[in-house]
Amino acid sequence: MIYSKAGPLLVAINPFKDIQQYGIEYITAYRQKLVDSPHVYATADAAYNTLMRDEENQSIILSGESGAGKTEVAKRVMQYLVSVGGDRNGVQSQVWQTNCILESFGNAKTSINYNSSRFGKLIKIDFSEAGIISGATIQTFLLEKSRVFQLVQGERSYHIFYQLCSGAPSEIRDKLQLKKAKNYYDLNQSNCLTIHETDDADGFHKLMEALYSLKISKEDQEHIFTMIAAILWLGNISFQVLDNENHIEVVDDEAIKNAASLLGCDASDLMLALSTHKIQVGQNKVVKRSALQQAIGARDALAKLIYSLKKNGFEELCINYANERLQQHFIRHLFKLEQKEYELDGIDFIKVDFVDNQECLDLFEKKPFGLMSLLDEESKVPKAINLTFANKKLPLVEKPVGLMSLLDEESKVPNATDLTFANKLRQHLSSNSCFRGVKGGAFGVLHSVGEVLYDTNGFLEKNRDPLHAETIQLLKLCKGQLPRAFASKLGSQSHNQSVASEFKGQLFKLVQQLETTTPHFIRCIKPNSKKVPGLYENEAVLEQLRSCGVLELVKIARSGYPTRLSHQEFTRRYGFLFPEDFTCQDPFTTSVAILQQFDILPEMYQVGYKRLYFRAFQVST
Ligand SMILES: Nc1ncnc2c1ncn2[C@@H]1O[C@H](COP(=O)(O)OP(=O)(O)OP(=O)(O)O)[C@@H](O)[C@H]1O
Repeated sequence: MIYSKAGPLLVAINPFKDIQQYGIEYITAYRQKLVDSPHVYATADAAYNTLMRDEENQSIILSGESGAGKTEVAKRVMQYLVSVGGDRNGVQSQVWQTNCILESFGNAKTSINYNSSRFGKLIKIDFSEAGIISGATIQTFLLEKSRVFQLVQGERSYHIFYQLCSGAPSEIRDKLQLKKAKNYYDLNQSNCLTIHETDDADGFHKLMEALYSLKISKEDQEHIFTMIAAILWLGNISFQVLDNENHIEVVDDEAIKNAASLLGCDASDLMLALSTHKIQVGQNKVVKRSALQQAIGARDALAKLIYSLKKNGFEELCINYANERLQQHFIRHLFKLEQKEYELDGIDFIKVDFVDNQECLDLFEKKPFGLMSLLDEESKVPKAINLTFANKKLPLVEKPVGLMSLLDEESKVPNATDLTFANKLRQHLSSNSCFRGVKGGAFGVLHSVGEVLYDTNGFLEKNRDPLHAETIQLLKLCKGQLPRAFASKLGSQSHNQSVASEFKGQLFKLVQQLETTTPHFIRCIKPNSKKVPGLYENEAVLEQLRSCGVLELVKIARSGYPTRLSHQEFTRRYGFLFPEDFTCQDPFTTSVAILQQFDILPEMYQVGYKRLYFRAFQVST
């Protein structure tokens, strides 16, 4: 029995095996209310019924650690809705196929989950008035881009790279100059090329089927695979250091040739874009040879750009911040609004203390000195210019190589470093109890799920996510259709916004959308870290239950009144049980009068100004 309820929340334990509790028989049983034990189908049914009855948007929010079973549960929700709602337009199959594509491009093997989604997903399903599925939209956000070129030992990059290398037919292999996965640095660096019991070639065939069934043309498919191959070759490009200032030139080998030909540009142009950068000196732009780290940065930025199409960065912090935001949504609905409603409606209740993550959220969002604002501020600060020379103040405006032009140049090199950023955090955030101080270049945050240490190394740069003008220029000139599309998309985007504020904007939009819905929450729990059935690690499970407030929810559910109906609603539903000559205009008096006809113990309900409140299982809703 993997499902249980904590008040309105469904708790789902990952069984790590097929539990044979799904399929049409179970769906029918839950639809016809022949069973009432907790199940993902029961949650989906409640959402569907409320949608149809109240004509209000519904949301089902799945949360839990990586590998806890969110993706699997989401599939079951979809299965139920399709089966109950009917699906005349083949939406389900399209969503399945889209999921297959998203998994190829957005899932990877991590040390925790062999098929971990490295992005957030919002699936919107539209229903007609008759309750039939009429369409669906899948929105994705915050892909972990750095996985394309940087891997932890034992983990893999996105499935698509391995699938393409092992499954592509010879005609595509030749066209893309493809080799086996082991030949690419992006893939072989972590000593993990295969996944136990997973056939990448088969994955590629399934991907092709999905692409065809969604009517992605053969040409478009080829364009996409060409970019994937280009990224692999980009990762193999190496640099030779020329002098003791670490200046480099690109090694002229098959990697640069193949990457350039796949992108559709001259190898010499790609070499130039990767090995030099332009700086502004006065009115002029001067080309400078890049140092090794700059060149590696430019190469990896290009790979990231091609793979993700969108900007993002310093993924851990952003993902954890997003989880805190969603946790606040959960707390607001299940604790704060719940108890507030009792208060406003004049109901006696025992207040349940709960762990609020508002303090942690403030650490991120508070203005002007929250983590996100400080990060933004530091990412913008230009280099402070030393205006004194030999103890004399220099005039601020003079020519030709005057201070202003130097200032101009220097301003492009921000002075704020990851270390000054860490110090700013210490200075402004120490009074927040969720801030756990700065140690060296790292700082600690007490999240809902425990303390996390963040290394500030590279933070500011990732937040700025600079796009080298040369890279965009290079893409513009490429013959390939996709590189040019990327360039024009990037050219039309505003580059003023930092990654942090863009992400915060996305997150607020998501929560705003969720606020217009009636929420249903499912918490997925991982019973053990070994991914095996039948093993229950008590401490780890308890920790997951604690961190999301499940225990407090049980208390609220026990002491609270989960069923509530407005006086009008109650009168409308149960008024027919009353003698016909009963005429009373006032819904409050009417509903109380009706209620008194029933045999309900007084401690089982309370009468509020606006609503009637019942303990669990007293009336049917
Ligand atoms: N209800 C279930 N029945 C059987 N196996 C399951 C179930 N839920 C999860 N699993 C197993 O656990 C694995 C991990 O689950 P899943 O990918 O859904 O986790 P997740 O929470 O979406 O992880 P991530 O956040 O890393 O994407 C699945 O591949 C599957 O093997």
